[in-house]
Amino acid sequence: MRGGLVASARLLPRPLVRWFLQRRAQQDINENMSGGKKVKIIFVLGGPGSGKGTQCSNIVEHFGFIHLSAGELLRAEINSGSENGTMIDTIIKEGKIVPSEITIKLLQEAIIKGGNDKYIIDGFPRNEENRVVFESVINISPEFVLFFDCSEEEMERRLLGRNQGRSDDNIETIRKRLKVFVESSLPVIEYYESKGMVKKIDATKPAPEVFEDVKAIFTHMA
Ligand SMILES: Nc1ncnc2c1ncn2[C@@H]1O[C@H](COP(=O)(O)OP(=O)(O)O)[C@@H](O)[C@H]1O
Ligand SMILES: Nc1ccn([C@@H]2O[C@H](COP(=O)(O)OP(=O)(O)O)[C@@H](O)[C@H]2O)c(=O)n1
Ligand SMILES: [Mg+2]
Repeated sequence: MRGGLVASARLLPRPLVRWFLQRRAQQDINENMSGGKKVKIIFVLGGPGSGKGTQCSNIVEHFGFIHLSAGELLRAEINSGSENGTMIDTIIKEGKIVPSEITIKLLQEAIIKGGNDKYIIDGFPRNEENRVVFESVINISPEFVLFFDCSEEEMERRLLGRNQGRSDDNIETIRKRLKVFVESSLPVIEYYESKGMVKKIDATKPAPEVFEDVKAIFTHMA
């Protein structure tokens, strides 16, 4: 059914397709919300190994958000044996960024399934395309952007010691990911900074100290 819609959408003008997708995404998200509350989103950004996943677990535990990691959703998609799996796997091993429509569809489905009104979205948007397509399809502005600022040496050291069996935690891919972060992800953070939406945290400190700073931000928000 959805495949048929996508096929016929190719014949329509792009702005019309965008408008249609946006309306459907919003309807889907709103219809699945408990109590009809407006969905709040916080983007959690930072280089690979800066501690996004670690701090998101703390935020879930203390502040009742649902944590969506774009990278984890993509890895689950590979493991589900989906038709895009091989392509996603290759891109991740190269440290590159997966086309936005794939990642955004996974995020949209997870938001709908989550049925909550508060989400922390970790590792997204990772480039301008991610940001622009999310804005146009999902059309929810983040409350703010949490940015974990960490030195490259420290990120590299942490990733080499992560030991989660990830295909991209090897020195060759790590170097590529760090380069992609500087070239493609930092400009997104700068964009949000220019709008006064970034809350920057010194992420080189030990994890409990980083969480103290995170806590201060979320406590003020509540
Ligand atoms: N503040 C910290 N100091 C030292 N090690 C950390 C810190 N935060 C996370 N780690 C460790 O570094 C690795 C990467 O952390 P993770 O949360 O997965 O980062 P990211 O999601 O940003 O890649 C993990 O092994 C984690 O246990
Ligand atoms: N928005 C995103 C997020 C992740 N990814 C891919 O998934 C990989 C792992 O992302 P991740 O967020 O789990 O990695 P960490 O920063 O947590 O180490 C990235 O290097 C990209 O290849 C993507 O393509 N687009
Ligand atoms: Mg992570």
